[in-house]
Formats: sequence, C-alpha cells, structure tokens
Amino acid sequence: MELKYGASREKPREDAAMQRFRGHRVGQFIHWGLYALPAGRWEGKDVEFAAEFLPRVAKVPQQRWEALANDFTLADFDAERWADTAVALGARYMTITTKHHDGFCLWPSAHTDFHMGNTPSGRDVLGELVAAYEARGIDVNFYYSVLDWRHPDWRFTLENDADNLAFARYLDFAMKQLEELAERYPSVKGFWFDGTWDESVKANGWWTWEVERMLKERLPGVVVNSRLRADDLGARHVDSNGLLMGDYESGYERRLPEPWDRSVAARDWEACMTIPQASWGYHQGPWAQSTLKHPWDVVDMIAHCTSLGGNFLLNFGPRGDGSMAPAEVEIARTVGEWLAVNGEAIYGCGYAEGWDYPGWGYFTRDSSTGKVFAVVTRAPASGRIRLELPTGLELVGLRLLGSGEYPFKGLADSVFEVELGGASNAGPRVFAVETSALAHPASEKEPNPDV
Ligand SMILES: C[C@@H]1N[C@@H](c2nc3ccccc3[nH]2)[C@H](O)[C@@H]1O
Repeated sequence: MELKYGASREKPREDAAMQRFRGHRVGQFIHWGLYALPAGRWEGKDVEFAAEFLPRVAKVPQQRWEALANDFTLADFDAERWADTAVALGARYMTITTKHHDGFCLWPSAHTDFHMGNTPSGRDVLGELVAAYEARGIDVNFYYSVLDWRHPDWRFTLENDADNLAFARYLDFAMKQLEELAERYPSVKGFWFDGTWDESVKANGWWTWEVERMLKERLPGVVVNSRLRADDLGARHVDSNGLLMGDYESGYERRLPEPWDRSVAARDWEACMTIPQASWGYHQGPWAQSTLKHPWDVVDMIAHCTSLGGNFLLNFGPRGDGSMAPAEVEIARTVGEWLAVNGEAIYGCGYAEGWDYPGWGYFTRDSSTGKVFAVVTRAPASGRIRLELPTGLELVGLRLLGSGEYPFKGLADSVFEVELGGASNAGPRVFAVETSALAHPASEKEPNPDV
C-alpha cells in the first residue's frame, strides 16, 4: 500500500557507516540521570521496580524530583573512567541516555530548564563522554526518550483539539532538542529512540519520519533504531507493508529471539540487556543487586545475538555520584577478557547460513572471510558435542581459540564428535572450524521440518 511515512528502503543498508555499526556487535548502554541518586529507594523504603521509574512508582511530587538536580554534584564522575570500562568490556560503541522519561537532560539544553546547566557542577556530561569515548576509538550513540513525564505538553493520548495542539508543541520541542543534539555533538554515530509506544506518538508517524530525515540530513551516515518509527497508520518498527523502518530492529529489550529462528537474521537488529534482572538505572537494593548476571551468561547472550546477525547492548547504571558500580566493572572485565581471546568469532561476524542451531551453543561466521566458529556455551552433560556440518563438507581442522589444534572424531559424512573435557575456567570455548568439500558428498539432506 502507498505510505508517505513508511520504511525508506526494502533492503538492509550497506553503506560504510552501517557496516561499521553491524560489525561492532558489542555495545555499552549507559543509563544515568537523577534516578541514580535515590537508586531505587524513597523515603527509606526500597521500591522493587526499575530505578529509573521511581518517580512514577513512588509517586514522587514533581518539585521533589526536580530538587534532586541540586544533589547531582558529579563528585565522582570521570568520563575517562567510564570509557575505560567500555574498553575493558570490549565494547565497540556506547549508547548514553541524553534524556530519559523524567525529562532531565545530560546536556545544557536551550529548550528546557531541566538540565545539567542547572546543577552544582554545570558540566556538559555528553560533551565529556563523547570526547573520552572517541579518544579510545569507541563510537557514541545517543538514547533519547520521546516520552517525557515532565513536559506540560506531553500527552499519552490525544482526546481533543486541546490535546492535539499541546502535543504539536511537544513534538516541536523534541525536534528542537534533537536538532540541538545534532548541532552540539556532530560526531555522534547513532540515535536510539525510546518511549514511542503511546497512542499520541503512533498518531504522528509523520513526525517520526521527519526526525529520521532531519538527523540523516544533518549527520550523514547516522544510524537510527526502528523504535523511533511509526508509519501513516501507526504501525511501529515494521511498516504496514512489512518493511523495517529505521536502520535496525530494536524491539528486543531484556529478551533475545529464539536461537533457532533464522528468520531474524534477515534484518539488522540489536538486543539491549540489563545486568541486574530488571533495572536500567542503578538500584542499590538487594532486589536488584542479588540478580546480577554472571559474565558467562553475558558471553552466551553476545554469541547468541551474533549467531543471528544482531548486536548486543549491555547496560551499565552508574551510581548517583558518577562512579561505576564495582560489580558491573568486574563483569565488564571478565567479559572483555573472554572477548580478547575469542572476539574473532564475534566482531565482524554474523549468521552462518547452512549451519543449523546445534543446541550446545552457536555457530557464527566471519562476514568478510567466511570463516565459521563454534561457540560452546552449553556443554552437554556427556562432555562431548556433535558437530554437524552442512552437507558436502568434511571437518579438516578444529582450532581452540587462544590455544591450538583440537582433536575430533568422524562419526559419519558431515558429522563429527568433539570431546570437550572438563569445564574451562576461561569461560565458553570457541573453535575455529576448518572444512573442505567431501570427495563423495551424500545426497542433499532434507531440512529439519518446522514441527
Ligand atoms: C531501554 C529501556 N526502555 C525503558 C522502558 N520504558 C518502558 C515503559 C513501559 C514498558 C517498558 C519500558 N521500557 C527503560 O526504562 C529503559 O530505558
């Protein structure tokens, strides 16, 4: 059907900027704002919900929430140390909350009074972060919440002309802020939009189309997530013709696609994930701190996303004083040490066409060299894995990354067995899988039926 505000292309972007984003595979998400000060606790009580939702869940009066800006002293904020955490993690890009749902801006915006300029330090947090991360070769993306609980013209729904007039003023405000971000920080590589699920935004698909157009005009190459977009009819992420809007699908929030669902690999996509079970902002309570993910589970998620051609954006919630939480830094270090040895199977890699999901982990494939890797994140109780190669191939070598040649046993045409031995304290094993064409290939196998 004819759409004015639908997808701007039918196929994935193949320009250099998009190829760079796609090849990054691992990003550092950062949620930081006034919510890091109370850190999930209000009036002496732990509120067992995402820390960035505290003003809504605890029904904090607006003035009391705004007064937190006076305590936002940045006493221990050091952009260099944050950037060092990204290096330790092995992240190739970082996405920072410029403005979350509460409306507080991490830059001195000319379009509101609720920003860093009206805090004790007055520091331009975004400017310091862009400088520190780019000095380390790490791309910076901006998260921006369209949803704004504080702005008087925000509307969840549009019930009447007054609502329409007010929301038009809000969209104009948000557009001006986005133009301001593009103007002030022209080296930014992407925009990650959030808070676009309400009826008010879905009824203004034109505005989401205009935002994408404006940003790409001002910042050629910039990458925009699908979560910004609604089409003429209010369809989100994917337009009413079934085409992806924006440059990559960003619906996976604290969840991943099924690892066998190879249809996911047809598009660029990214999953974002918290380190605690369910808080993006720093939450000091045992409700959050008792649920921090194990580094090897983070590695599993990274390989899972890579195996289906997606990026993985791991979230960090710095504390109210600006320091990174030690437990999160430790996780970053352990994951980064694994990536230092095994990143060959992640960075610049994606879906391995023809290599069925094996169950004990994932196959990934280097998009440039075609080299295939086996990432073993769920070693079977037997201590051995079966490698089933695409028909017509035979295994000529296995190389354990960080080590060397590894033995295997042929069981049948295209089927081989690998004795793993005991658990590795260096985390999930990764094998480079070297193959050659079988001299006498068996007949083509029927693909497993989708039962
Ligand atoms: C990337 C994540 N998206 C935000 C969010 N807001 C929500 C409102 C309702 C349901 C889910 C939500 N996730 C979270 O606060 C975080 O920023």
